[in-house]
Amino acid sequence: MIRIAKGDRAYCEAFIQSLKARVSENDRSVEDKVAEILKDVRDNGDEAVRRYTMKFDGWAPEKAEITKEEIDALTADCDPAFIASMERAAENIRAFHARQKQQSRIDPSPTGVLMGQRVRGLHRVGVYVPGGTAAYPSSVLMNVIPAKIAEVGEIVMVTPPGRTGKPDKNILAAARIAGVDRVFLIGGAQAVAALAYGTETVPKVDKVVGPGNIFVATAKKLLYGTIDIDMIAGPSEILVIADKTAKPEFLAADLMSQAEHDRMASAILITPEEDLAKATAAEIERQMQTLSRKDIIKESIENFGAIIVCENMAEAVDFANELAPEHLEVCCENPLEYIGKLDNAGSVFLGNYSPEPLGDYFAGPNHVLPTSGTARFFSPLSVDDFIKKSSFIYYTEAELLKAADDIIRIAETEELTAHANSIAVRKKK
Ligand SMILES: NC(=O)c1ccc[n+]([C@@H]2O[C@H](COP(=O)([O-])OP(=O)(O)OC[C@H]3O[C@@H](n4cnc5c(N)ncnc54)[C@H](O)[C@@H]3O)[C@@H](O)[C@H]2O)c1
Ligand SMILES: N[C@H](CO)Cc1c[nH]c[nH+]1
Ligand SMILES: [Zn+2]
Repeated sequence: MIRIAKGDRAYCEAFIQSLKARVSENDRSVEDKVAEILKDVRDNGDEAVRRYTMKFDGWAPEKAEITKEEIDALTADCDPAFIASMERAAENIRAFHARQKQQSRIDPSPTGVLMGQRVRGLHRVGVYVPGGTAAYPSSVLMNVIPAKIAEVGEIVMVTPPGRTGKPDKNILAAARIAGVDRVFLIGGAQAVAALAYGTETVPKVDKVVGPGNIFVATAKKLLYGTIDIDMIAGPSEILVIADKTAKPEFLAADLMSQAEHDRMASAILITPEEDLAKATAAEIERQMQTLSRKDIIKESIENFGAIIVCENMAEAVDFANELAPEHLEVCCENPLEYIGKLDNAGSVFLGNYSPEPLGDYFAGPNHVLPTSGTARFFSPLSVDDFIKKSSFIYYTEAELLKAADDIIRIAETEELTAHANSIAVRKKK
């Protein structure tokens, strides 16, 4: 049963704290466990990865890497209608992300000076595609398409081997559509560690991106520094703010769309309309019975879900900005008026006909998004995550001499005489 609460300020603050604690308290026990897995993989490589795969996934293929020929064979009987839908989704994702691409630049400068910035794709990136309790072909597209646009040198994808004793053909089909270079059937913290440290078979990467459960998110957090990471993209979250124009059956459906991802997922509705709140709670109970993952939905909704009745829409907006949810639905009259008021959300879905799964699968913006309040400072996965910039400077002798005294003065003020000397020796020439 989802709890319905009168949301005064004190209640909302306490609720937000308890939600944040769901991850940080868990973090402490999970962190120790994940740290042990990372160390084991660093010390024992492929053998440790295989041991953990057997332990957590129940089986491990003979060799973790799957070749292009094997992918062709395994995907031969994919549903052509599914492939066509994925191709159309990929088109939308490509079109949205292509506009994010930054170009190298040379700045307009006086004669004798050349400055600018070179933008290039990262050398090698590891992409994590979740696959513990469900397979996510859509996450392959969301991770890999921006990497391709950024012109990453090599894209190495890891994903758990699946629960059926053979690799998920639809994940492999998505890898082919998106243009992954190498695929390894390994998941969890051990896969992130293999990418970060490199093993005999898994190549070491510069950065690991992609979503995953608490073990994956914690591994990325602990390995930051050894590798770069995109963000903390952990268990899914949805917050819906709604006024009297919202429809309970839509709200219930959208809340459960995210609750079904994980027992630790969170689904919250905040509205000033008490009748709407009650009708949505009843709809959740009704619709849940028809859904295949109702056990997961029930558990996440009971532990991390709520319907909060607030005073007015301004309070709902404040709550959203404080919670900083991964997904934020605005089911209100004139939804576009809210765009400029919502500062902290991974992705905002505006109006009754922009449900969250539209963004998960099809519209174009990325579905790899920051969770647990980190939308305060992280952004959705984008082409920017896959590039690196170097600036460059060229001065002729005449231009350097014009600047020499200023540079020497600043260097001497910092008492860095070797810096000053590097300029002075050129002045004396
Ligand atoms: N934030 C985002 O952008 C986003 C996008 C898609 C999915 N998600 C999230 O990704 C997650 C997918 O989770 P999943 O579990 O289905 O797949 P997953 O691939 O993230 O995790 C499965 C792996 O976790 C490891 N694992 C499982 N139990 C373990 C244990 N007790 N100890 C150590 N390791 C263990 C195993 O190695 C297993 O292969 C969900 O939380 C979902 O909400 C987030
Ligand atoms: N909602 C997820 C991000 O939290 C992404 C996803 C993939 N497939 C379905 N949903
Ligand atoms: Zn989803």
